[in-house]
Amino acid sequence: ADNHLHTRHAHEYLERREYPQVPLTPPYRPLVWGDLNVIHTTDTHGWLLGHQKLSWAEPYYSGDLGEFFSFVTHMKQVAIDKDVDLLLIDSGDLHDGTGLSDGYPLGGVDAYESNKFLERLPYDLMTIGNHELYIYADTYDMYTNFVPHLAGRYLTSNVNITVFNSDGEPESVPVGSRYTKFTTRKGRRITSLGVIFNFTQNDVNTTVQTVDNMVREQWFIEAIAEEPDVFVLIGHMPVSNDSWPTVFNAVRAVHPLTPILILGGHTHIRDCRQYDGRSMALESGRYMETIGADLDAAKDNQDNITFTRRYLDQNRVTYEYHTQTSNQTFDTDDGRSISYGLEALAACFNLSYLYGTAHQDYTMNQNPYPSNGSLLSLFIEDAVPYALAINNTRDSIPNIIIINSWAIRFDLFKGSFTKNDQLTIMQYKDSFLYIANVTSGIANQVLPAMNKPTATKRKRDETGILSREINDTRDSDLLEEIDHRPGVSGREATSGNWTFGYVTRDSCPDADKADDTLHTALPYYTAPYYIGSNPPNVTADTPIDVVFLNYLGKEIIDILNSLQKDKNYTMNDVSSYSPTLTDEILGLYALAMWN
Ligand SMILES: Nc1ccn([C@@H]2O[C@H](COP(=O)(O)O)[C@@H](O)[C@H]2O)c(=O)n1
Repeated sequence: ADNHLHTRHAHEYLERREYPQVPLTPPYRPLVWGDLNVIHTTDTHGWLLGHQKLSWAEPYYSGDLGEFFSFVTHMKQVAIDKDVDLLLIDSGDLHDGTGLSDGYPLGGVDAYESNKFLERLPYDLMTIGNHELYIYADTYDMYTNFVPHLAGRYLTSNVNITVFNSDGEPESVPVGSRYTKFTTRKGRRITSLGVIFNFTQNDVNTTVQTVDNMVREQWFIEAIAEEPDVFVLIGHMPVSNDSWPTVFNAVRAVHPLTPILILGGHTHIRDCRQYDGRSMALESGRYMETIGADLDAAKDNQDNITFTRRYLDQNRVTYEYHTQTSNQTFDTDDGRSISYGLEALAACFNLSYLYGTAHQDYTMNQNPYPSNGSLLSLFIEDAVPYALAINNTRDSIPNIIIINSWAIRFDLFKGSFTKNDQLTIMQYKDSFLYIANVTSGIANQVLPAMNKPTATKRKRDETGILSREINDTRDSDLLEEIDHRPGVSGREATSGNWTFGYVTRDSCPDADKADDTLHTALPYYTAPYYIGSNPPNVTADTPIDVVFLNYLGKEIIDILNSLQKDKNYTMNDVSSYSPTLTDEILGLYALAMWN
């Protein structure tokens, strides 16, 4: 099937892509190589064809997995020439994110096809993310089809799946390996673990053990007992404000001086921490935007170790700069084959199917919420009410609709709005439920109550969103100032010798020199975790429908019961509101409004 899908269209498309359609600023200095070097990806979420839109700063992330493959191939050769080690590591969340992972036909499994391309990358270590665990079929597919390709290096230290064993009995087994020990090309002995944060929303027949309990397990104690040259701890867990210190301290208690490298993920940010002078923890963003490079010069003594890290924008200009190649010499045959294969998959899934044309950008965080440029406003105030009203017998009953804003995953850009865009922004197949006959006076209090810090803290801590907000708002004053500079109005206005993109200030040495390419920061506004449609204009005693995502069921019930005592709500009061799922909403809206 792959071969006949290698269409002319794919070749033409890729030739166009090979020369970025807009000039991109290159990195401003070479990488600093050490003795042990790591190229790190995390939270790629199916973005294997990279970012294809032209609104800034998207072109900076326009590389695809084939180009990344070619980059890694060249970098491995550079490592051999320099006679040093280079590892390729991923920290999880391959599922849920674009049409390549989520645009599969009925009866398919999320990321089953797109993962076949990731299998072709020479990853040394990979671990599991929470998005591999929301749906049992996805975890089972990983266990059966993906994990074997990593030959013992897909690490799931605290995650199990229940499968039927050879006797036909259900048995809970690690999805991958609990840990691995291996020796690098240069003879460096490495011990690795793969840990996920204390995730609780995993599907039945998958198990996540808390990090606290994991470090007390006998296998863990035995795995870390022998001293390697370096511990490489990978995990789907933010390097700030989460459980890495639990793992780090457990290892440090046994090995006070052994170098420890940590490669984390989950909160979608560029971040770095040093827990002590002989360790470094790196997190490399999201969505194939950032390639992390962690390079250390480990010396066998008691001094602090010199680490450097760099956040690379994921594009050809970056790749050619660091591998000293050109458009003519950069691509490898295997890299091109991956790019063609991904294009063919996009064609097979009909991802360029056009729903309509958007006349402006709608963003998650670059415009305030609520506002005309806010995607959250567009979605919850216009698109959801429109789509849920279609063929709905309850349409005439006033309602308030509540969703978690993190169900919306990415910005919507001016221009063609395709099947791929729909799935990129909203790929979950969540359904809408409702509770009838809640008086408007009570219903209107639900959203503010959910957004109260005490109510949301648990949820935010669990998902890491709290730490993401802290990090991402660091530069908000600067960003607002930039946005109001004379002659600058939004993302299309960039020109001259500066460009929008990531401006990172992390917590490691040389905090302001970690980005590989110099940028001007994009505006950033925080949004509430829960958002709602405009309340109906009715009296406080009018019974209305409270409509919400199935993902929020239990929380809505708890809040309703805390707001009133006349009725004790249970899940028996909840019914299906519409057959329309979240991943269909924007397509229905665009068809009606943007043609
Ligand atoms: N069915 C689902 C699953 C998840 N969500 C939202 O996604 C967030 C997790 O995504 P990360 O990339 O941060 O791991 C989670 O907090 C939910 O907000 C959803 O809406 N529906």
